[in-house]
Amino acid sequence: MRAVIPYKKENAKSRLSPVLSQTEREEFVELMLRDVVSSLCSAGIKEIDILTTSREGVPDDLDLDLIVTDPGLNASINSYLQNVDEPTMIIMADLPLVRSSHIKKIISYPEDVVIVPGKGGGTNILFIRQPKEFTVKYHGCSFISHYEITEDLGKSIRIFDSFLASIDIDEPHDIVELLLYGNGLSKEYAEKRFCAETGKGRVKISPLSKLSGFI
Ligand SMILES: Nc1nc2c(ncn2[C@@H]2O[C@H](COP(=O)(O)OP(=O)(O)OP(=O)(O)O)[C@@H](O)[C@H]2O)c(=O)[nH]1
Ligand SMILES: C[C@H](OP(=O)(O)O)C(=O)O
Repeated sequence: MRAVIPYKKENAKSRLSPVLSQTEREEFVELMLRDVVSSLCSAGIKEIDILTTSREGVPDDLDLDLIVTDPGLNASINSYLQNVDEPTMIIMADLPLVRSSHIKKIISYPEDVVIVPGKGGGTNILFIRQPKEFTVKYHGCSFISHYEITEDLGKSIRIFDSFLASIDIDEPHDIVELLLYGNGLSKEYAEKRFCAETGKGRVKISPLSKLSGFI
C-alpha cells in the first residue's frame, strides 16, 4: 500500500492569514507536513508520494517521492489515482493531530473505502483499496461527495470516527486543538506564537504578547 499527500506550499493556509503572515503560513504548513509524514512512517507506511504544485518547499531530507502537478487539487489527485494499482491512502498535509495508531487502524479495516471526515464537511483521509476506479471530489461538503461516490460504485464503506483525526488546521480556532493535543513540530511552532486562553466558553488562541488567563 501507499500514501499520497497533496501539498501546496505557496501562499498555503490562506484562511489562517488573520493570525499568521504568508511566510509563517508557509513555514507552518511544512512543519505540519513533517508531522503527517512522521505518523505515516511510524505506522510502517514505506511508500509516500507528495503530490505537489512545486518542487521547492518540499523538505529534501525526507524519504518521499515527489510528483509535481499543476495547481488543482481534484484534477491532480484523480490523474494520480489512474496510475496506482495498490491500496492508497490520500491524507492531507494539514493533519498534525493524526497519530500512527489512527493510520494503523484505518488500514486494518476490511471495507473497500475508509473515510475520515474533517471538520465542517471535509474529508481528511480517504483509504481506497482499488483507487483506479475512484474519482475524488474535494471542496464543498466533500465528506458527502465521497460517501456518495463510494456508494455509487457499489463499494463497502467505513467511517472512521475520531476527534483528533477530524481536525484539519484550516482556521485560527483550529490552532487551539493543536496547542491542546499536538505533540510534534507544528505544535512547537504554534506554541512560540500563541497560547490557549481560557475564559467563558471555549478555549481561544491568543497571541503570546497578550497573555491573560491562559493555560
Ligand atoms: N497538489 C495540490 N495540493 C493542494 C492544492 N491545494 C491544496 N492542496 C493541499 O490539499 C490539502 C487541503 O487543502 P486546504 O486545506 O484547502 O489548504 P490550503 O489550500 O493551503 O488552504 P486555504 O488557502 O486556507 O484554502 C492540503 O494538504 C494542501 O496542501 C493543489 O492545488 N494541488
Ligand atoms: C480539501 C477540503 O479541505 P477543507 O476545505 O475542509 O480544508 C476537503 O476536505 O474537501
